[in-house]
Amino acid sequence: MTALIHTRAELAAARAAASGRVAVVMTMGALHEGHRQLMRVARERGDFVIVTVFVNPLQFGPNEDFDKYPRTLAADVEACRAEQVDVVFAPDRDEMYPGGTPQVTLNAGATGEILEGASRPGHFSGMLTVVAKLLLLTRADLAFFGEKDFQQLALITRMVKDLEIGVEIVGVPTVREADGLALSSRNRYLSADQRPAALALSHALREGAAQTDAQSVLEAAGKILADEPGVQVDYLALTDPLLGPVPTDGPARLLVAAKVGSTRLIDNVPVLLGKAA
Ligand SMILES: Nc1ncnc2c1ncn2[C@@H]1O[C@H](COP(=O)(O)OP(=O)(O)OP(=O)(O)O)[C@@H](O)[C@H]1O
Ligand SMILES: CC(C)(CO)[C@@H](O)C(=O)[O-]
Ligand code: BAL
Repeated sequence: MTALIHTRAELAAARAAASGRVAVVMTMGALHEGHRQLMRVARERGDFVIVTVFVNPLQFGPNEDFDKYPRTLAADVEACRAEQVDVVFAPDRDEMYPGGTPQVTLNAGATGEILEGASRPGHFSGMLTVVAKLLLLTRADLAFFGEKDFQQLALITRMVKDLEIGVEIVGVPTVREADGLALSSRNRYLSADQRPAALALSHALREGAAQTDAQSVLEAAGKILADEPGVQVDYLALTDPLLGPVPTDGPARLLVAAKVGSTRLIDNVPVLLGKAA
């Protein structure tokens, strides 16, 4: 039985009645197979699974898609039911932020200023603030996040370490369409004729990851993106697995963000460099 609840009082009651390890999957709704994979892993690892659905205004910039972000709660609850989720917590803005925009928020630090943070000022502060609130409200033992949002996962992992929040953060590999496109709620903004251009992101990452030195990785990926006129690249970056400077040898991460029409998409893959490859 999946219960749909909207208030923190209902959440507190559900949490008090839960036994065993509590697992949470945080989402902004418009659920797809990527979210469902997080729920499956949560179901395997946890005894009581909570999915949160909340489009967090704090993490959207003034010219971003907060108003048009897809809201599909009835279908989301059905997806959660199919994955045997125990509770769907879907608060409204006042329930999440009683008293309006919070005065005290979290600072994501230097890693929050680069890549996504450079293009979306304030995004990671808003994201960490709501994730911290949801961790406190759910008192989860385990929390599951997708590698698709790699910088987000890195920052949440760091927040939990730095603030000594007692929760295990579990990263889940990116779920893709058969043709390679990373699943994303924002894919539904793409028109049929924009979709082939969107495929250039995963194609570029695949070609880049097949190389073993940093320069070749960036050149191979960059060429595919440059050859696709429907894509405006925001960044293409090679980093170490914690988003620090790229190593010459060993594990690295290749990340891309680009606009296809007015839709902004992100993706990333692991890369193995140098002698380790
Ligand atoms: N393709 C995917 N594979 C694995 N996890 C995913 C995938 N897409 C999203 N997630 C994860 O689901 C969680 C909720 O993400 P969110 O609701 O923002 O979905 P989204 O598809 O990333 O949306 P958006 O298109 O707005 O970026 C996050 O932890 C995110 O990393
Ligand atoms: C983690 C999250 C639910 C916080 O609003 C959001 O950033 C997302 O959907 O990835
Ligand atoms: N999917 C990460 C949350 C965001 O884009 O706002």
